Amino acid sequence: MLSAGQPPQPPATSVTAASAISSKAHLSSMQQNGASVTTELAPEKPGGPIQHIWVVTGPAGCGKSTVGQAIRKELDLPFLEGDDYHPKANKDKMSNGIPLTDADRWDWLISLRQAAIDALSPAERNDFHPPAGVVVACSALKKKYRDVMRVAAYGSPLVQIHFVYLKLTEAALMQRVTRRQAHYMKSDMVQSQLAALEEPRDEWDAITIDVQKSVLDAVAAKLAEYQ
Ligand SMILES: Nc1ncnc2c1ncn2[C@@H]1O[C@H](COP(=O)(O)OP(=O)(O)OP(=O)(O)O)[C@@H](O)[C@H]1O
Ligand SMILES: O=C(O)[C@H](O)[C@@H](O)[C@H](O)[C@H](O)CO
Repeated sequence: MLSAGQPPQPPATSVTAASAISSKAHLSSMQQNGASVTTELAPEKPGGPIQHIWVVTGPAGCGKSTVGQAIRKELDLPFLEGDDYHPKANKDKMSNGIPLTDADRWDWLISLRQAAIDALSPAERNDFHPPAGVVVACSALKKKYRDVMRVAAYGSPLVQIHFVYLKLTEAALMQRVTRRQAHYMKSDMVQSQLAALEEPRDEWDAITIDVQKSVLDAVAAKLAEYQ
């Protein structure tokens, strides 16, 4: 587990796809420069169990909702669809092929962050026990957007936030967004998404998932880097 409070860790480990996320063996056994990446929940710390905020990020079409739902199912956690927190004005802009600006995104990110914090509270669905965490599908294209989401873990040593960035080529994104039906985000928006994208670099709480490759290919390629 990339746990909060550690010194900055080396660049993210690149594993792959929903099956990697859903097969705990891959993530729990991945080692990189001494930093282990695992979906196993960190051992309980004084004061209670750790709660994890899993933010699945990336440009339109990369698979945030699909992979986010896979993690939700695997870890039996509540799931928040970031698209649901965009105001109508944002959806209207994107539907008309107009990219969002920073100003369009601040209130959206803050409302999504608050919803994630609220989801960690005890609720009837859990017999009033706090859930082990929450999964959030949120593009969080820029580092400063991820910094807005990181505030959710400030002040609480028992809350850890993790970013799962789904890396995909422009061609693959275009193909997916084009094929997708009944969604306000059309393929003419993919380029602006990539133009705004700041891939996580030196962000120790971020994992990069190369969803283009198969699990074994990507894991083999990553391990080959350390031969
Ligand atoms: N691993 C995959 N292989 C092939 N197609 C996929 C994969 N993951 C998702 N898709 C398809 O790609 C399209 C986009 O997926 P999804 O809606 O999960 O992406 P998203 O990042 O949430 O998009 P947006 O940000 O625009 O809502 C969907 O039609 C989905 O079925
Ligand atoms: O920040 C943004 O530009 C938006 O959040 C997009 O990245 C989303 O993909 C869009 O909401 C469609 O899902």
